[in-house]
Amino acid sequence: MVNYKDLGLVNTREMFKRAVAGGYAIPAFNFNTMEQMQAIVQAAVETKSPVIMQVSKGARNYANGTILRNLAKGAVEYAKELGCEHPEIVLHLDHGDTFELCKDCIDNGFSSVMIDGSSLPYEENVALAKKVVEYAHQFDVTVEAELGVLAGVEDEVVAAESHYTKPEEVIDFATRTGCDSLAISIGTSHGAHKFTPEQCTLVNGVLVPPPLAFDVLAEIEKKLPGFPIVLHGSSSVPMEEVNTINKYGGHLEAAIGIPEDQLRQAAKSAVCKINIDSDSRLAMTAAIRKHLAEHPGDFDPRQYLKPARENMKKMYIHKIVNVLGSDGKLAQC
Ligand SMILES: O=C(CO)COP(=O)(O)O
Ligand SMILES: O=C[C@H](O)COP(=O)(O)O
Ligand SMILES: [Zn+2]
Ligand SMILES: [Zn+2]
Repeated sequence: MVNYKDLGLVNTREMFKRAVAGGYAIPAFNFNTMEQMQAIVQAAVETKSPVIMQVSKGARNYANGTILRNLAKGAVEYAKELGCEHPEIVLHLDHGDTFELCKDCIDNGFSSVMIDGSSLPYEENVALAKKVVEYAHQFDVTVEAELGVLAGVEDEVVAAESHYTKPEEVIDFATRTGCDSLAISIGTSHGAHKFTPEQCTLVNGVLVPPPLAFDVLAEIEKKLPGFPIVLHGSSSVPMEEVNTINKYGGHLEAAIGIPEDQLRQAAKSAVCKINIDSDSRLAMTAAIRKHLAEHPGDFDPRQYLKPARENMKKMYIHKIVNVLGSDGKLAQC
């Protein structure tokens, strides 16, 4: 049993309270590699931002849970080494799908877990989330649960309205499960292809997707005032990264994300955690493709992972400062 407090990590409770009250959102960046971890920590320290480092089941399979936990422990020490005396770093399980997986993470140093029962029938989702909460809270680990189905990974239908979170369910769900935060579905989806071009409108040569369902978000906030809300699938899929990838041998067609002004608007509401993974993948891939195309003789991974790390760091800082507004929001510097 490894408790997260012994690793210098924190749970999400206090940072969410401050984020909801302050009208900003905490970045939740997925990581699978050391370079992503380093870039996340450098960005968080330079901007004095709290940060959630999240690990999916796929990340655990790729990198090994023990290694990722030790990277998170290293992240705290690294942040201090970079001059941040009181870093606020959460190690979070992203999309946990079973009680056993959540328990394993809680028992092995995670400070926060997500139990994603959103594809289950309502009562089964409640029962599973409640079971995880009861276990997690014994160790002061916070729990994110989900209501409503995201398009894409969780559903074949792209951004279908019928899968939006039902505001009439949220009070019952939050009360009976005891969850600490709630992931909702209001039109975001995972990956780099969130909308088809047919769903978008062409404005000044740019494809603009339909807006998020802010009316649904407002109804949810009315039912659960001040309750921490989470947005998954919030990469904006920057055109410049997509263009770089395509220029240097990649082939990404119709890659469309969530416009950043919509995320800015969401961050001002009770949305206090915004999940970003695909933008990091795009930043990394674009930098590696460019470097290798321009330096065909290079074969030392450090030569192309260094610009990849720098490009991810630039993107993380941009999100923190220009989109989520969590810069300067550490309780103590
Ligand atoms: O929601 C996410 C992780 O849980 C990531 O979403 P993106 O694919 O939009 O980056
Ligand atoms: O929810 C999706 C996240 O981007 C994690 O993706 P992954 O399961 O491929 O690691
Ligand atoms: Zn889900
Ligand atoms: Zn997600």
